[in-house]
Amino acid sequence: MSNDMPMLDASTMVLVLALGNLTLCALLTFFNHGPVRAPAMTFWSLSKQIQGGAWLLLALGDSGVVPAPISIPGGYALLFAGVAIESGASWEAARRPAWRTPTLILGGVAVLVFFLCYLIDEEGLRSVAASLLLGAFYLSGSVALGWRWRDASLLQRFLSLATGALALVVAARGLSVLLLPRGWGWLSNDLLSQFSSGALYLLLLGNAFGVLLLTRERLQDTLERLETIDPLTDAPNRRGFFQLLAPWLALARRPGLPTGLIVFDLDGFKRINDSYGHPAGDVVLHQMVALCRRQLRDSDQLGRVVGVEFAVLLPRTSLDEAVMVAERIRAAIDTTPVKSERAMIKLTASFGVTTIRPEDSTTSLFQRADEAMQRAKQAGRNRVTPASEAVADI
Ligand SMILES: Nc1nc2c(ncn2[C@@H]2O[C@H](COP(=O)(O)OP(=O)(O)OP(=O)(O)O)[C@@H](O)[C@H]2O)c(=O)[nH]1
Repeated sequence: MSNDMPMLDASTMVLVLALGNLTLCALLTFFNHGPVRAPAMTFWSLSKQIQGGAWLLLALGDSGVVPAPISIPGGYALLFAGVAIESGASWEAARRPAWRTPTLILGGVAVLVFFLCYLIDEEGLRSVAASLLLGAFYLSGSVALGWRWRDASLLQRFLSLATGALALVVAARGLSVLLLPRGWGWLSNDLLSQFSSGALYLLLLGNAFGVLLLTRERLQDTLERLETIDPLTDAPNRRGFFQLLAPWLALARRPGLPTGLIVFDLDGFKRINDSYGHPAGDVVLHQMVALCRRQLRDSDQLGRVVGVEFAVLLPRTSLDEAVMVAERIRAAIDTTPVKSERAMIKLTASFGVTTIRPEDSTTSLFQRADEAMQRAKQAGRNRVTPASEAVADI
């Protein structure tokens, strides 16, 4: 390996890669055992452990501690396995876990191809195969990082492009040895070989910081989402719903079409939890929200206000129309039992309906709708009551 890179000390480079990967894998192992765990992280940590071991074996081979016939095939086999697992972890992080298995199979194929090249030509062909295979796996990781380009953050896009460019530098070395054995002008193969080592080092650094920062970025997104979205039903929570409501409260002070508000509470939900268990109750809530959404227009907003109480915001809707919508939701809940693991569960809900008035605050608006809803409960449940009006017969 040392005669591959005469201008830069190759042994030092291999040692740096070994130490870098081992330090990183130690950090990842401790990070992974902390309270915050990200999917794909375990896989990624394993890949770094294997790569650390691979570079260590190559470094020991370089310094003569381990004989070359063991260190080179062993080191590279581990390296391909590690990089293939890393690429698989990137596909998992890109929410394409199905692509992980083919990546791992390709890792096995890469090891076989490398062994074949090593048996044919211990130096030249082996270097070509190593560069091309490593470049291909890093390129696959780069594609995974940029997979949802439109939704990707700036950091993710940068990482994808940087990984892709560095992967091409690693692969270019193999291509150049194969196609231009004497180099291309001033770009000798020795120089390209050093660029390739530098690229591998930058890939190590870029991946290390990149993955940790990406994990942090994703956790931050999740936390921000949890502030306004209820994870069980995927509907806006109280805070999220009040945020959606704010502009309509402001608009109600100007003349124009009214905005309707429905508040409803599931009847006797405690009994459902007690009879079928809390997890079944969760399933019911999830499916009930999906059922209600099917009764609404795209411009309507359904939110989970608290516990099993929900609200629907109906832009440009009069009280009579809002009562009709509430009645539609009530009938849908009443006539559609929800399927849980153990049983078909029948549900009903009680509704209070109102429209936003110019003087309303969130508190006064919800107080009025809640009072109407309580009247529906007191009148026997499973019914719709408009605010300040008698109980609507059903
Ligand atoms: N499974 C499940 N249950 C919940 C969740 N949130 C609230 N609940 C339960 O829903 C029940 C709501 O009870 P209440 O609204 O007080 O009363 P109820 O039994 O629904 O009866 P009425 O409202 O008087 O018709 C409580 O037992 C809560 O524990 C949840 O996210 N999942």
